[in-house]
Amino acid sequence: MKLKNPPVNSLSLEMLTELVINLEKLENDKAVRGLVLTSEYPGIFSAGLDLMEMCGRNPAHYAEYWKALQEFWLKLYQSSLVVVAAINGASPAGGCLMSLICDYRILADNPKYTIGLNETLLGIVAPFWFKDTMVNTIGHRASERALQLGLLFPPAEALQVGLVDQVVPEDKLQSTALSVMAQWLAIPDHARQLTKTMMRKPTVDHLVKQRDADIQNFVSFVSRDSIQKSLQMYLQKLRQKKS
Ligand SMILES: CC/C=C\C/C=C\CCCC/C=C/C(=O)SCCNC(=O)CCNC(=O)[C@H](O)C(C)(C)COP(=O)(O)OP(=O)(O)OC[C@H]1O[C@@H](n2cnc3c(N)ncnc32)[C@H](O)[C@@H]1OP(=O)(O)O
Repeated sequence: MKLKNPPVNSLSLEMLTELVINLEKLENDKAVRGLVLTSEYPGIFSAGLDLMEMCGRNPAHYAEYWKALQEFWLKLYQSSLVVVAAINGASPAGGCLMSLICDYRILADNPKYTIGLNETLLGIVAPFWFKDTMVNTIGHRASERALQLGLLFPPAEALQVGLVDQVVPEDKLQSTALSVMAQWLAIPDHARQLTKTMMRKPTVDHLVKQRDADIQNFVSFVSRDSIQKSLQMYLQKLRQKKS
């Protein structure tokens, strides 16, 4: 599946909705057992959540957006398919989250392709289920440091901390993803799927129990004037980068 939402594959409401629909279609297709997730645009895997969905909108929109993000996370994190992320570009914040909920992550070796949950750099806080997903991958201490500092890891460091499973030359990314997929598909589906469910259930249950409260938290947090100002300033900085 190639992510295709120009210019930076930000996770807009429309993109999240389409991703969920496409995942459902693939899961209902008995001929499909695995999925390689990559970007149509080498250089950018995903810029994460769409900042335009979080700026200058009304509370009902924020709630709808957050619910769609939760839905996407729940769908992909619990997917019965083998999901391999072939990360062919920068993967900050929500882009990193999307990689973390796959089963295996391969990052192309390019110093510009950084990955991490950098929310604190924007003056915002990674929600508990982003944090849980990271802790499940790299452990508590490494997550605490990465989250507080909003670290974006270049490939060698991402590998060292365990944020990705493999770093390969850019021209070997797709072939590596296919051979990893073959290895995972050699395991009987039912045993692998039940193991995945068992490993991920506590984290899923945590969000499911708190879903409505989490939406309310997001809406009230993102509606604050101070947060709106921070996000606007960040967007402006991104735009000014060009000039
Ligand atoms: C107690 C707590 C309770 C509740 C929690 C509440 C809220 C907080 C939770 C929120 C969690 C947030 C998660 C996120 O994912 S936020 C998004 C974070 N993303 C980033 O920081 C990435 C920003 N982008 C970049 O760094 C670069 O764009 C990137 C991806 C490296 C690509 O660089 P480049 O190729 O040079 O492209 P440009 O920077 O020039 O960008 C092109 C164009 O795209 C616009 N854009 C970039 N990123 C985003 C984005 N995430 N959303 C929307 N738009 C984006 C950028 O502004 C440019 O636009 P232009 O109009 O100038 O063309």
